[in-house]
Amino acid sequence: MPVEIKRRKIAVLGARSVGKSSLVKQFVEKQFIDSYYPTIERAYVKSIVHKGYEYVLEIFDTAGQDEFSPLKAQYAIGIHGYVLVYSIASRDSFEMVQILRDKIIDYCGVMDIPCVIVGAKSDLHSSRQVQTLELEKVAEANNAACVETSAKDDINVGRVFQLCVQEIERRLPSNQTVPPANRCLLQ
Ligand SMILES: Nc1nc2c(ncn2[C@@H]2O[C@H](COP(=O)(O)OP(=O)(O)OP(=O)(O)O)[C@@H](O)[C@H]2O)c(=O)[nH]1
Repeated sequence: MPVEIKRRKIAVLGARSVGKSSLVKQFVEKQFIDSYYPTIERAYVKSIVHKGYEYVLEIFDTAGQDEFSPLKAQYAIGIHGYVLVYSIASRDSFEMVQILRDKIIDYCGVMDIPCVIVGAKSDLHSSRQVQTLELEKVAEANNAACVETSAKDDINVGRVFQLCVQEIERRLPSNQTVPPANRCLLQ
């Protein structure tokens, strides 16, 4: 019998310059670039093994959002899981995480989404504005996984995507192998 390939679509969202592209590039291409080039939008593909199964991840790196940015349809429809990124050195970017999650929930007309909240740039110890405990509390309140990462030092980068797959899979009934991608009620 052919082995089923599990394909999962993941959107990476967050405020500007929090380190979304650096996180994805470190994960997919194993490189870190110090300079800042604002992202337009880019998709990456990478396979991982999670609990003995191979997953092909399609990862959408998105342009930085602010509270007034409308959520684009392609970041809500057809997405299985979300990586919501802030920088540990920016409280404003941490507050954007809740705003973004609420926007996704509203847009998709659901109560819950598979989601990992990521405190990026964990190497910036002396500029820290958001404590790890605050991250854990917000994650718990939103039924999400959480982790702090440094794309620069390659810390916990792979873990983000393992956690995202875990969040997607743990919402699946045991007899279902393909998760429903978020569908917008307004279509
Ligand atoms: N110290 C440190 N700097 C980082 C880290 N990750 C990213 N940066 C830097 O932060 C800046 C912004 O990083 P990006 O990855 O482009 O951020 P982004 O969230 O994709 O930005 P937008 O495209 O505007 O949304 C760049 O100068 C990166 O080098 C990190 O883990 N540690």
